[in-house]
Parts: sequence; C-alpha cells; structure tokens
Amino acid sequence: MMKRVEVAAGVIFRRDGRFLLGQRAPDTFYAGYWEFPGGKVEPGESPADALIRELDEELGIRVQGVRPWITREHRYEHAHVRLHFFEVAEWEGELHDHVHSALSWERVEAPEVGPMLPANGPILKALRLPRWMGITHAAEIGVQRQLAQLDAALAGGLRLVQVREPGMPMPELRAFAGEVVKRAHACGASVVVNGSVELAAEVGADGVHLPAAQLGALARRPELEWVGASCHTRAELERAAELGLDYAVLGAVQPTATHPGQPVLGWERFAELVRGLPMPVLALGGLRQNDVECARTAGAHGIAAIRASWDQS
Ligand SMILES: Nc1nc2c([nH]c(=O)n2[C@H]2C[C@H](O)[C@@H](COP(=O)(O)OP(=O)(O)OP(=O)(O)O)O2)c(=O)[nH]1
Repeated sequence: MMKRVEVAAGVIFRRDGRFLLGQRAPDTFYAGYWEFPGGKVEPGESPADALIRELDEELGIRVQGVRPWITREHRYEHAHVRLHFFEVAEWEGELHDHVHSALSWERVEAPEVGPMLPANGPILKALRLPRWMGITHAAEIGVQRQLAQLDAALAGGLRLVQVREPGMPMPELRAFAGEVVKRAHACGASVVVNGSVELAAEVGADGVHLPAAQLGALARRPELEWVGASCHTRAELERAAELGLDYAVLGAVQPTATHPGQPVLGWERFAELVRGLPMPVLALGGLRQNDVECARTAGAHGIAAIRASWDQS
C-alpha cells in the first residue's frame, strides 16, 4: 500500500477577490498543470504551519493567519495525498515565486488557466459556491412580500437561494419556485429547491437541498449541478460526504426564531464537527452578516440564513 502524504495548500485571495494559481515546473510530476501554492507537511508540523512556511519559501509572502476550508484525498500514480486546503485572506510582502513556471490570479466564478491537477476539480467547484445562502420563508410572510425582498437581496448581491417552504401546497409551491428561479437567473444567481429533485428539475432550478432525513434513504447523488444537505451531526456530515454532495449546511449555531428552544452548537463545536470534511459547509442558525468572520475562522465556507437574508432589504 502506498503511504499517505499530507499536503497543505492555500487559496490565496487578493483584495479584488481573485485567487492565486501556480503552474507546476517542468521537472515535477504533472509538469505544466496548475495548482494552489503549498507543499508537503513535514514531521511534527501542523498543516497550517506547513502552509505558512511553504508560502514564505515558495512565494516570499508572510501570512498572518489561515482559515481551515476543506480536506480531500486523492490517489495519484506516484502518491496517495491528503490535501488540507486553507483560505488565506491576510498576507503581506511582494510575490517572488521560486517554484512555478507561471502564476495567475483567477476569478472564482470562472478560472481560465488549465489543465488543473486532477485532485483539484472539486476544489474549483467548491470555490464557486456563493458565501451566503438566502432561505425563503414565503409561507410565513406571504409570496409577494418574499418576492419583493428577494429582488432587493439579488440587487444587493445575493447569489444563492434555497426555496424552503414546508406547508405550502404544491400548485402554489411550483409557481413560487418557478418565479424565484426566473428572478434569480436574471441576476446570475443560483437556486436550490428543498426536498424534491423532481420539483427542482421541473422549475429549472440549479439543484436540490436535501433535508437530513433524506440522506439515509438516498442511494446516490442526484444528477443536478448543486446538491447539498442539512446536517446536525457528524454522522450526517459524513453521509453527505460519502454521497459526494457539493455542500452541507450545519446548524443551529445560535438560537433562532424559527426553531426556538432547539439545542445550539456554538462555534467551537461547529469547528470540531466540520474538521477534515471534503466539501464546503455553510453555518446556519441565528447568524447575521457580522458573523461571517467567526464562521470562516471556524472552518465554514459561509452562512445560510432565513431572516438575515431578507430583513435588511
Ligand atoms: N501544492 C499543491 N499540491 C497539490 C495540489 N493538488 C494536488 O493534487 N497536489 C498534490 C501534488 C503533489 O503530489 C502534492 C504536493 O506536493 P509537493 O508540491 O510538495 O511535491 P511534488 O510532488 O511537486 O514534488 P516533490 O517535493 O515530491 O519533489 O500534492 C494543489 O492544489 N497544490
């Protein structure tokens, strides 16, 4: 059996939101392929420390802090690697590359260089997942009011909407979901429909969001672009990973108006639960815009919210 090699890699962001890729040099495996800067973890080192060292050695930049993001394993012909990806938002110094043939700053929506190292396809997809998910509650506030708030939120930059309307009768739900898709797509935003692959496909949504109870029953990942799930436990998160889902939503982190009295996780437990997962996780439950920093420090990709997505609009 091939020994597993631990690797730390960084998604280094620039102020304009672009991230850095490097092209592998001629004398390496997969020469000419593109990768995230980073390298092997040395004995006794944590992956975070290894990344800080590698970015100094490879690129000459000093990193103030790294945020855990996702972890993926891949078996190459030459090695079985476990890649610990971190986000690097705070760094200083001028880039002086010592190891790559070229560097390129790419847009998360559509990276242009290629080919990428084979392990990195899912990483680029994860980067495309918006950092904020707005969850609808039209059954509570009324369809017209929800649609008006949706328009305002889309104009304000919302790029991912989950249609979640337990209790709304089917003909009304179909019409509402179709309207959300139409308005979201006009603004370049994506829509996932809670609970029904059929309805998601019927209204032209981009994906489906599975309630935790559906995770156990599902034999394989439905074939839609985005498939995610609501999770509350490590076992549910691992099931979501096993099915190859694109993201999970984990909560409740804090007390919420929707589920009063429900036990809450807090950020420490959240961080423990998401450690080492191969897909991005959005934090849910009583969170607002000013919780984004805490969420990302705890390993969240971003935030999913009902109230905070619509209130300010
Ligand atoms: N740095 C980095 N490595 C990646 C990414 N994706 C991916 O599969 N890998 C793999 C390629 C390598 O097998 C390993 C990185 O190790 P490395 O860069 O220190 O080593 P290497 O194989 O280029 O060369 P060497 O040190 O063994 O001579 O992880 C990525 O995005 N960034």
